[in-house]
Amino acid sequence: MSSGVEAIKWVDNQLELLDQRLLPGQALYITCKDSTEVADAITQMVVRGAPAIGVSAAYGVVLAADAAFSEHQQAWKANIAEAIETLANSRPTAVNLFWALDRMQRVIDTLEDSSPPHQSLLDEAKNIHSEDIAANKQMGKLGAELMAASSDTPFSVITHCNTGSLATGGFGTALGVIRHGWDAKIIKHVYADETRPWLQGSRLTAWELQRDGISVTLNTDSAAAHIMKQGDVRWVVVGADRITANGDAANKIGTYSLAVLARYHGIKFMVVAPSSTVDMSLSSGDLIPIEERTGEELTSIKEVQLAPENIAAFNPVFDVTPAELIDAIVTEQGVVLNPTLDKMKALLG
Ligand SMILES: CSC[C@H]1O[C@H](OP(=O)(O)O)[C@H](O)[C@@H]1O
Repeated sequence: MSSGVEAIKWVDNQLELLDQRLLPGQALYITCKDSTEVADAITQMVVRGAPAIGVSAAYGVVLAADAAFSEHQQAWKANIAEAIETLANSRPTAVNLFWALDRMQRVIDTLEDSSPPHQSLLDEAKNIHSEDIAANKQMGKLGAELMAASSDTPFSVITHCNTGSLATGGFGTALGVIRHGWDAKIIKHVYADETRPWLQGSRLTAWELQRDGISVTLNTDSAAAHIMKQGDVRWVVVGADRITANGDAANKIGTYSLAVLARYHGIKFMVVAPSSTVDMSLSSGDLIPIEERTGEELTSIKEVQLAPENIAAFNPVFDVTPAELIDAIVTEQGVVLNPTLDKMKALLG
């Protein structure tokens, strides 16, 4: 079974990121030499996907600590705060970013100004990275088992955005379930929403699945209802950027409408996300900050104007699916069926 591509690499004490803005046409890495470059890469979506953002930010803290220690040997801890804040401000919705920064801060808090921080922080960043890959493989197994239990015959699924090795430390969340389900011959075909406006589906998911030899068809986001009506889709399987204590889930714009359509067509809806995507401090999805990006992402593609000049454009890039429309939340710690606050607390505390 393929693990996908390596979107994030720590090489010679620098962070190499596969520039996802250029895929599928070019697979080129950029090198981040300092934490500001990592923050910019997250904001510009060189690297994107909730877990991948967290992993990248963790390595960004290593770069920040190296710089702070070399400039302020006996006072590096006080001088790293600004760099961490810059990383925290890179994108607002994926809670994995803040979860990773908090984990790195907790290691910083155990260190002395007099001791070089590099190895302790690099070890933690690498732990965050490897734990994410392990979590994805566990979720892939759990999600595929749940799908297998729902049908005696193979079926098709719909997925949205990109939740593969490009969006994570490796292997993927929803695409991890698809990789397991394909391997187990439970999933016979994948419909990949193109996912306007940034086209994570057509540019990234279709690319990952085609490379894996997994049967995939690219479709417009607006074709999803028509596809569901044909009857061979049994599950919609997606990722998440933040899941609140009651089981509401923020994910790429268009996920909420997929959930409504799935419920209407009697199709199951699965959200796959590691526990680092769960934010138990928020009581409901209404409290999740929804990132709005420039309207130019709608009005043009690669400098080709698609809409009238100066047209007003509204570009929220996430929406929130209420828990009542979710049949299963799959995490590495287990599965929550028909999520509620009590069920989320029982599994994730
Ligand atoms: C494995 S979570 C990936 C998650 O992140 C994507 O958003 P973006 O591409 O803007 O970072 C999308 O919501 C995916 O479901």
